[in-house]
Amino acid sequence: MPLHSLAPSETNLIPAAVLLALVSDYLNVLQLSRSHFPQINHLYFHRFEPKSANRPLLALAIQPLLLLVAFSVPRSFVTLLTTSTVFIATLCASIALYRVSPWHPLAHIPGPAIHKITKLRGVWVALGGNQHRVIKALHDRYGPFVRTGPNEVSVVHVDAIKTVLGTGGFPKGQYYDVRADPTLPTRSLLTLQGEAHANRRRIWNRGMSSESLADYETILARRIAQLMERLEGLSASGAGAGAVDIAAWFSFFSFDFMGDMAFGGGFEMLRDGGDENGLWAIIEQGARSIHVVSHIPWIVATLYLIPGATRGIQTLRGFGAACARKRIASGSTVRDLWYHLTDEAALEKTQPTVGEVVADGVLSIVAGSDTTSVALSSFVFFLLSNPDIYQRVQAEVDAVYPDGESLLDTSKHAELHLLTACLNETLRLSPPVPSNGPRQVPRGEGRLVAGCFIPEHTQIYIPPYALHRSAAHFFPAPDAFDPDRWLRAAGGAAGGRGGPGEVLNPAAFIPFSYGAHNCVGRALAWREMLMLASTLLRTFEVRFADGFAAAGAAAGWAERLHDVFVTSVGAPLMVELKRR
Ligand code: HEM
Repeated sequence: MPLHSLAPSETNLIPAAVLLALVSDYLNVLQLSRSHFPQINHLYFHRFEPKSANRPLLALAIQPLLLLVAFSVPRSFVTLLTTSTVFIATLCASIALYRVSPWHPLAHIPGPAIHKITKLRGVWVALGGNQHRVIKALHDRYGPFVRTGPNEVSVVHVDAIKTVLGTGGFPKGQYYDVRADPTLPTRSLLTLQGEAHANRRRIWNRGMSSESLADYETILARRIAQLMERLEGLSASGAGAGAVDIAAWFSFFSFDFMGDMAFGGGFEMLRDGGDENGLWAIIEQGARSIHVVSHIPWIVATLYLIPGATRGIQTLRGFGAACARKRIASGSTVRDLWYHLTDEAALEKTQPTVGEVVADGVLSIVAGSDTTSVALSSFVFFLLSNPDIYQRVQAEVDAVYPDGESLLDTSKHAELHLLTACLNETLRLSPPVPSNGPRQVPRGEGRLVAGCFIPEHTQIYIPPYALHRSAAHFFPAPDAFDPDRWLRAAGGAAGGRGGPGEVLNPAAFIPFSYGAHNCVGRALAWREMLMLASTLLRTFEVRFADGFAAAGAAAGWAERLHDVFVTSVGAPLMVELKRR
């Protein structure tokens, strides 16, 4: 009956009728839930874990309707909505109860209930850029093994490093699959496994050999000289106002340098004093979105169906392809990283494809730029926060490079003991890849890790930030910047111990990771950091900018370092420079 044909007194009955209908629908639906369909779904998806959410979402959408038909419940919008709600609520409850139950294979590992129940908590933490700090706090509370997700464990134990990351350890899993473009047949070195990884790594190793590093020194020296020139222009002794965001300038330097290495130049951030190509924004947006979705890899295929949802990732890949096309058109004039990645010397049986070189070229920018620049920024931050150490390290650089002329002579790097210790201490307290990616225990291969059984299919993290600050491996004062601990350990008793009770366990120091997938650019990074840091200290007096230190921003700067897989600097690091 149409509503307008009811008498006014009759309309009062409508709410009651709706309520009655709802109650009776609810009772009908409750009967449906006794069909155990939600639990069957749980069992099915538990056994045959889907790689994409597309099919399960479709199945979840259709099943309530099928149930209504199967149980001959009158079909209406209300019955469908109620059935769907009860269905999904029962399914979620079933999953949640199982995950916190003693029957879950990870029940023996402690952790907060919310982390055990859902990975969405991890997504929330990743969105805030605080994964490294949250994981460390969890380890402080629960010990060396923490369940950080329904099927995820974080381990802060030195014995786990070899088992998980070393030879015969666990492979990279679904977390890394997100970092490969599903629309392309090629992958970058970072996401390759087994033989394919070993083959590509051989090419990269050639590009990072001592001979190749010597070839790159001219490019490196030119960019460092350009940075010093630009900083001088901005310094109090130059024409500038005095205060400089040194973190931004390190970033311009590292992008320009890696751009030279991988694509024969073209970024020119140092020249422009900014990011004219919007490269930062592209990398930042791409890196953030990849970082967040890699916690819920099953959502990726669905995101690719939503227009605009993967724009960050796609822009980053498009940018890499454009750089590569430019580079192919201009050809090689120097033996840079591109020269090796394309195997121009034709040393390989099979030449890498253009797609592979593009993927690795983009990887070199992402892996080699922010990592080094954030390490240098943290180094300056720690040094300026510890003036006595600054004085000592400056004296060391002055002694090693007395004339200030031979600053780019890398053969003297071995004499920079305190500077090396300061950089080690920086990488310990502020590792540029603070959580690293997890490895995945293969099906049927559950194993003991540092004495604790880790079942098949678990994602297992060994987070450098938490490991490096663990008192079991770095003691005393694991959170304090104390570069001398490295010097004491080097000169101390065997076993890496300095003074009595002091612990420095080099095996627990993994800023460049460990094993076959460790950082291939490690030697290059060290060369960059030592060359740039010594040139900076020899050329300028550096101190926190007045306003910056007074406003307390200096103290909070380290808190604004965000974990986006590689650290992202969230606030300017304002310093004043004076030519010495
Ligand atoms: C202080 C600077 C750096 C740090 C702390 C660092 C750290 C790391 C870490 C922790 C990994 C392992 C990531 C994983 O397991 O998922 C890695 C891998 C990698 N890094 Fe670095 N990195 C630095 C500089 C560089 C530079 C300058 C390059 C030059 C291109 C580079 C290229 C790479 C590549 C290509 C990989 C992948 C290696 C593989 O999967 O076989 N890194 N890096």
